[in-house]
Amino acid sequence: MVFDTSHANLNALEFEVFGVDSRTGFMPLRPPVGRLPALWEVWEELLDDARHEHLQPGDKLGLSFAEMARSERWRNSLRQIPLLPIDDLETSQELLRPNINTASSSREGAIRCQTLFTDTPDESAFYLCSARIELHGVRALNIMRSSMDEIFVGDALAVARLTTYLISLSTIIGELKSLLLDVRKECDPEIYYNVVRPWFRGEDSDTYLDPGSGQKRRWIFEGAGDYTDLNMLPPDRELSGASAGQSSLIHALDVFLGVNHERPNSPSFMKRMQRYMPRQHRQFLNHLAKNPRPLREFVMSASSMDSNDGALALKEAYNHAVMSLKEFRDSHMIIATLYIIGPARRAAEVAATSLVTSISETEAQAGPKVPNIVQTVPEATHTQVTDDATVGITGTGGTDLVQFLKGVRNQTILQYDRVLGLGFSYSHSVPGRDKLVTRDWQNRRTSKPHGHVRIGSGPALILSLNCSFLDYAFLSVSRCLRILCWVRNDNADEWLPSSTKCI
Ligand code: HEM
Repeated sequence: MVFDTSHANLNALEFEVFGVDSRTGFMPLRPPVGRLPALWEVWEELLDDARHEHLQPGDKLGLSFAEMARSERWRNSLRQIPLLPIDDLETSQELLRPNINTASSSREGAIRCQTLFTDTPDESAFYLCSARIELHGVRALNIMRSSMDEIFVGDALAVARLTTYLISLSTIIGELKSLLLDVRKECDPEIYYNVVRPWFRGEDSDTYLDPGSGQKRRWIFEGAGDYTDLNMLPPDRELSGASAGQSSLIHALDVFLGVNHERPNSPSFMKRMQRYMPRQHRQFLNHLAKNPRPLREFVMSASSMDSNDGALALKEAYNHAVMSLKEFRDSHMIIATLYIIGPARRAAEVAATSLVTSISETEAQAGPKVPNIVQTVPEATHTQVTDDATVGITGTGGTDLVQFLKGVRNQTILQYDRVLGLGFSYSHSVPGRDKLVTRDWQNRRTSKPHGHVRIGSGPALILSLNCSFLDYAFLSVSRCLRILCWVRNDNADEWLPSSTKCI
C-alpha cells in the first residue's frame, strides 16, 4: 500500500529545531546554571536566606510565632530589593510562559536536584521521578521520529516496521509506568502531602482558611497586579502551580497516538499546561499535532483498506500502545490516591479529632454554657487539608483531581475502542437487524446487546440506532458510505465483522 506523498512534510521530524535532544529529549542537554549571573546575585542571596532560615508555608499546622516572624522578616527583605532589569527578556519574549515554577526545568542515573524547598530526600525523589521518566522517554521520542518516516513511505514494509515500533513503544510506556510507581520507594506520602506539596501550590490550587481571620486565603503574588480571580488573569499572567501535567513527554505520547483531550468550549487542562512548557516544546507539540498524516488515521485506513495479517498486526500493536498509556494513567491514579487523597483524608480526620478534643477541653474548663465556642475553636484548628477533604481535592495545577484524572484516562481508552471496531466492515445490505454489542464508558465489555442497528441496502444508511451516546458503538460512514461496525460473537468471545456474523 503506497500513500499519496504530496503533502508529507513530516517524513523526518527535525526534533533539534524544537529543542528536543536525541539523548536527553525534553530535558536540557547541559545541567542548569548553578547560580544566576552577578546582576541577579541579590535573588540568589534571598534564596540562600530562605533555605538557611528553613521557612515554612503560612498554613502549616502548628506554625510557631518564631516561624511566622522569620517568614515576615524574609518577606520584608524581599520587598526592599531593587527592581532588577529584565528588558532583554521583555523585548525578545524569550520564555513566553507564565512566571512561576514549573515542572520543566545527563544521563538517567546521574541526576540530582540543585535546590529544594524542604531539603528532604522525599522532595528530591519526587522531582527525580519526573526527570527519570522524561529521560527514559527519549526512547519513545526516537520511536515517534522513526514511525513518522515509515508513515511517510507507507508501503507494506513500512507497515511491518511501524508494527515493531509500536510494540516497542508499548514496552517503553510500561517502563515509564514502573518508574512512576518507583516514586514510592523514596518519597513518603505523608511528607510529600504535608511538607513538600504546599510549596508548589499556584494561584488556582487549594485554597485554605486563614486561622486568624477565618477567611479563605490564596497565594498572593505581590506586584503581580490586582487580579484576585484566576479567570480575570490574561493568559500570560495566569499563575498555576507546578504539575507534572506539564510533562512534554506525556503530551507528545497523546498527540502521537491521537488521544485528544480538547473540549469544544474552553481550553482543556492539558492545553493550559502547555503554556508552562518551554516555548520550543510547545511548538514541537503543535507541529506534531499538525502532521497531515497522523498515526491513528494511518492505522485506521490501513486496516479498513486491507484485512491482511500485516494490517491486523499493525492495528493490534497500535491498540496495545494506547492500552499501555491507559495503564500508565491507571497507575498515575494509584499514585495520586496514595500521595494526595489518602493523606488529605487522614489530615482531615486528625483535624476533626483535635477539633472535638479542643471543644470538650474548653467545655470542661468553662462549664456547660460556652458562648461563641464554635467560632473560636475552628479558627484555631482548621487547616488547608480539612478544606481539601470536605470541599473536593484540588491538584496543584488547579483541577478537581479525581474527576480530572479519570477523565483523561477514559479519553485515552476511547481511542483504543474506536480502532478496535475498525477491522470489521461491510459495504452493503445486511439482512434484518444486527445486534450491536459495545463496550461501555468504563471499558467493561458488555455481554448483553446494548442496541440495534438496522442497515438499508444500496448506499448503506443507518435507519435506526438504538444505543446511548456513551456506549459509543463505533459507527462511521466513510466517504463511499460504507458502514463500519462490529458485532460480538458471544459464544466464541470475539468480535466479528457484521457481514460474517448476523445474530
Ligand atoms: C507523587 C507523584 C505524583 C502525584 C501525587 C501526581 C498528581 C497529579 C495530580 C493531582 C494531577 C492532576 C492535575 C493537577 O491539578 O495538577 C496530575 C496530573 C498529571 N500528572 Fe501527575 N502526579 C505525580 C507524578 C507524575 C509523574 C512522575 C508524571 C510523569 C512525568 C505525571 C504526569 C502527569 C500528567 C501527564 C498529568 C495530566 C493528566 C494526565 O495526562 O493523565 N505525574 N498529577
